[in-house]
Amino acid sequence: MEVIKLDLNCIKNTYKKRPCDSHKGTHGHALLIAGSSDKMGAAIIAAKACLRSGVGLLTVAFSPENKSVLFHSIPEAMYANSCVMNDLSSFNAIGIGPGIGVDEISLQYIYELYENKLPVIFDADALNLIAKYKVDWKNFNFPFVLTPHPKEFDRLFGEHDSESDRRITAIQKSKELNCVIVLKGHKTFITNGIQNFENTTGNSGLAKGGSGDALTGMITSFLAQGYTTLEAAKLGVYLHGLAADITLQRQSEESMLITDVIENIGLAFKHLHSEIQ
Ligand SMILES: NC(=O)C1=CN([C@@H]2O[C@H](COP(=O)(O)OP(=O)(O)OC[C@H]3O[C@@H](n4cnc5c(N)ncnc54)[C@H](OP(=O)(O)O)[C@@H]3O)[C@@H](O)[C@H]2O)[C@@H](O)CC1
Ligand SMILES: Nc1ncnc2c1ncn2[C@@H]1O[C@H](COP(=O)(O)OP(=O)(O)O)[C@@H](O)[C@H]1O
Ligand SMILES: [Mg+2]
Repeated sequence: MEVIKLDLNCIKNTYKKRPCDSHKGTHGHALLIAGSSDKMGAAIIAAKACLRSGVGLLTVAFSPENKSVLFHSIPEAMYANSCVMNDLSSFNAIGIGPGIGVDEISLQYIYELYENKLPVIFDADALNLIAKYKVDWKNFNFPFVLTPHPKEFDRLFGEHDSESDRRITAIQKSKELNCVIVLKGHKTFITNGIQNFENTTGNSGLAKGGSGDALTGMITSFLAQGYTTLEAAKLGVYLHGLAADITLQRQSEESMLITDVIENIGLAFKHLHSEIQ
């Protein structure tokens, strides 16, 4: 199995510079379906990371009783309830899963994606819903990215004894399902069934609740900006890890919060810009 190192050189060819005469419409409108009454943190983390990654507009959909929490934390984001699924024409990409829970109300969001043509990233409880209710992959006739951690991966594709076995299954499944799989971990593995990448950034400061939710926001942002599923996965994973590595300049692996990492996404972009000029 050939595995390409996901390093600065690889990312330099993927990243597209932001045109100086752009406007918010140029950079896409993302829809994030995230959060629930006891997991609003997941929605806020994903939304902040999405906005810090360059998207033009962001709408977050979740239960209406939590509306004010979002407005107070992120005034830049807009809010929608579940009716948003009736007309997705104003969006460019969808991220679904962080903190939504695995009940039948959340499952409805997955069903409502079936007719959709936009690119989608499925994470966290969206993956758990697909596994729990045995959702048929044949209903997904749009480009998509799956971002499981090893336990979520096994819930979807069966138990595995090792990381190398999971990588083999990830390659097979991404080919079979025509999607990109991001198998998260210390050295996150990305595959589209043809090319495979292993990330070179990130540290154990990310081994904390919420880190994956931030990655979902970042990949959703890149999809909305017009990057392909593979490009968005590569950019998201690399910059998420790089922002965490930059965070080590002021924090330790122990003290680092995902909020600190999100604040350093800007420095991660700046590092990329300095290498491109
Ligand atoms: N602030 C918020 O609102 C937050 C909201 N969140 C949201 O909550 C939802 C459910 O998330 P969750 O953490 O409760 O369940 P889940 O991710 O399935 O983990 C369950 C068990 O799986 C295992 N496991 C995990 N990673 C592993 C690995 N790399 N390698 C191996 N095993 C691994 C580990 O099991 P253990 O090793 O302890 O046996 C772990 O205890 C989800 O939607 C998420 O987005 C969270 O992001 C937190 C912040
Ligand atoms: N030791 C580590 N080294 C590098 N990256 C890590 C490490 N531990 C976790 N991560 C990264 O942190 C994120 C964790 O995602 P996930 O398990 O979904 O967390 P959560 O659901 O709590 O947000 C992944 O992107 C993973 O690659
Ligand atoms: Mg997660």
